[in-house]
Amino acid sequence: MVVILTLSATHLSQSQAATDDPVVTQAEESPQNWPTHGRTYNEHRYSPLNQINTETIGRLKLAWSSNFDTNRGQEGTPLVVNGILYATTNWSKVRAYDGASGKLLWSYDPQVPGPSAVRGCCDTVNRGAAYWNGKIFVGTFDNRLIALDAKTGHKIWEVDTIPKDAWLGDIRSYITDGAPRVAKGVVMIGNGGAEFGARGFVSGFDAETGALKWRFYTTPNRSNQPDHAASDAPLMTMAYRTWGPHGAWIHSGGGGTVWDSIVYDPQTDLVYLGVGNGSPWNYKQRSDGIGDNLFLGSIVAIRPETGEYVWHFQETPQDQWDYTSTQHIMTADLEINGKKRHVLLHAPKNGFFYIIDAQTGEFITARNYVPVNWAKDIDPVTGRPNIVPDALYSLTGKPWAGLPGDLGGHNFAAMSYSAQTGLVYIPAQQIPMVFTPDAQPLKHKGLNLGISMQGLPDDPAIRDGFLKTLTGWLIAWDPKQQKEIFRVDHKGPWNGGLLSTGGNLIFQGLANGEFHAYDARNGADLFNFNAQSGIIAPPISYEVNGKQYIAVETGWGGIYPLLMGRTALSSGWTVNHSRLLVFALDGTAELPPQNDRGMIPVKPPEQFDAQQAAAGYQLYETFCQVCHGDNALSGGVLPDLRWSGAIHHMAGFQNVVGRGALTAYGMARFDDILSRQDIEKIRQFLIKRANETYAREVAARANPQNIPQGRAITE
Ligand SMILES: O=C(O)c1cc(C(=O)O)c2c(n1)C(=O)C(=O)c1cc(C(=O)O)[nH]c1-2
Ligand SMILES: [Ca+2]
Repeated sequence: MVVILTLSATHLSQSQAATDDPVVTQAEESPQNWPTHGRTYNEHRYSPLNQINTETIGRLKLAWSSNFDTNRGQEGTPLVVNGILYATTNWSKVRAYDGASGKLLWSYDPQVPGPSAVRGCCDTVNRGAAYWNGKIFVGTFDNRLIALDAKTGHKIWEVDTIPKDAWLGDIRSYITDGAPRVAKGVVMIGNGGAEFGARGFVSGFDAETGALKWRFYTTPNRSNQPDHAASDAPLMTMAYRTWGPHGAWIHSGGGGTVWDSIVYDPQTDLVYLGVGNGSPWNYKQRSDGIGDNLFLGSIVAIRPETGEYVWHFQETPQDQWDYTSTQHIMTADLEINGKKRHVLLHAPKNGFFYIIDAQTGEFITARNYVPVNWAKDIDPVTGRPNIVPDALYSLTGKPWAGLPGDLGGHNFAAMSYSAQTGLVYIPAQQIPMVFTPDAQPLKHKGLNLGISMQGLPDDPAIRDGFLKTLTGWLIAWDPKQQKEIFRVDHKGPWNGGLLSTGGNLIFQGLANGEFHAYDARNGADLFNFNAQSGIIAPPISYEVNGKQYIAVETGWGGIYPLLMGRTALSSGWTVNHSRLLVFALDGTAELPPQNDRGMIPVKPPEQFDAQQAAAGYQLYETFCQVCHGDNALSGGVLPDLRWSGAIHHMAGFQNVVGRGALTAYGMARFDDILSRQDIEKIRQFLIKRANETYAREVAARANPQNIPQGRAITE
């Protein structure tokens, strides 16, 4: 009898622990922790801690730092639970530190295979882990969801999140880089891949066992059959008829990947999914120019325990601009027009700031937070954009210069909301994009966008003109008035995410490697630290033994420098140094001496075949540009191929590009899609570009620092 009683008591506490973890669900009451992606379920990224404040900020110094072993883009939000800091890094690795001393307690490497790098658009980044009931959950770039013991880093369970037998289109180019979220004992994770060909979905797994609980697809099944998933009813009765039944989506899967924001709201008991763009981008090609294509560019609300559909709101119908709605979603209680409302706050890529009723999905208001030219405005009643006809480039067949561009008015960099100031802080940007329709047949590897991937010509006038349009701002936005209150002008776009604190401060790392604190009330610049590498990650704050800390990952990367190359360095020269930096009042640590030389120009072979090089340019822009930069100018993260030893010898280049000699480092092998002749054309193009630019690069470095300066940075 006694035994049975003990057993059932244990059982009871286990099952309670599984569906509730006060560390997460009552995070409001523990300001010392940062236990979920946005600190609290409302995703405000606000820390009430106020030891570091507008008065004491002058004493803020580096307390400790730790080098990562992956010098690529770092986008992670560290978690902190009871003094232990859990950071995720590029290649989906996890590290646990003593939050006060910086001592590394354990590290975990999921051994993501190098070749998976090429299945995603945007660097092998990772945005963070989730914590629940003594476990750390991480999604890996090769789509596993792994539960680790938070104390030891030992693996408890692992699942493949991609179902083998489901209809996912023919290309199935999945990657996972978003942070999982946990609610009511269910771990939720989505994926990316819509630029290549993927059907978006989110899965919910039992946090204790890893057993699949539900799956929700965001685009219809091509034959309108049930997937035997939570999404069956809304897809079959509502979404399918918003797609052209014969468009290219029936091969690509349609897109709609949920690669970043997944938010649980305890007040409504709903989970909000931020759904991504169409695949291919070209709407005419994707859907025969028919329909709104649900649930692309939408927020979809579902139930955490079952995945059951509750409501959706589509922000970008007929998407053809990569206008994802995956961006950071927050919940908040605001008084709007004299009425208290529980709402979602959202600044998706499309440039409008939306306020939506959290319970019903009812549209409340939207106003552009950056310059916008694709839509005249948003209909105040329906919330539907009044799209400018020329913006529908896939229908007109004519190139169109879009604002925002494909990288959005705001991308993955997290926002922050301070209830103290009532302001939402948006890491906003302007990176225009010319969309030129080109409906090539879908490939099974490489970008499948249905638009031309031609980049900028190497013409100083055109490059300078484009550079002038590149901007970045920290925008302080009053959601009640839907109005900008102040802004901080940055040197360029692609800056880090935001943190606001009870000390009336906002913290942000910048593309040029500076880490700043600003006054949350007026934007006054109160702190500037040279972090030695561009920052794209969001800071957090926590407390151990009565001391407040600010932590941020450094490491320049993400899609912008990979794709745009040197143009992306418009904020200043930066080299990737991937680290965790932790600050406190009166800290005494220092960074090692700065090394900013990056990839040094190497004299290229002198001869090349001009005709082959010209053909090689097109191939390069289709297959290589997305990582090594437009027109063979690297953006400071992955190797600059002009200076690579591999271009000196035909056989060596074939080994790397064709046969995969460097797959362990994330360089794909292309012999399944490129012939030996094609690969040689790319080599000829690289030799040509190296010859065209060698002298000017050497001249640009003729200074004591030995780094390009001024205008030479972006050449
Ligand atoms: O459509 C997709 O599946 C998808 C995935 C991802 C991703 O998972 O990183 C990005 C995007 N799209 C995207 O459009 C985008 O601008 C982007 C930027 C980044 C990044 O980490 O730098 N990822 C992504
Ligand atoms: Ca995308």
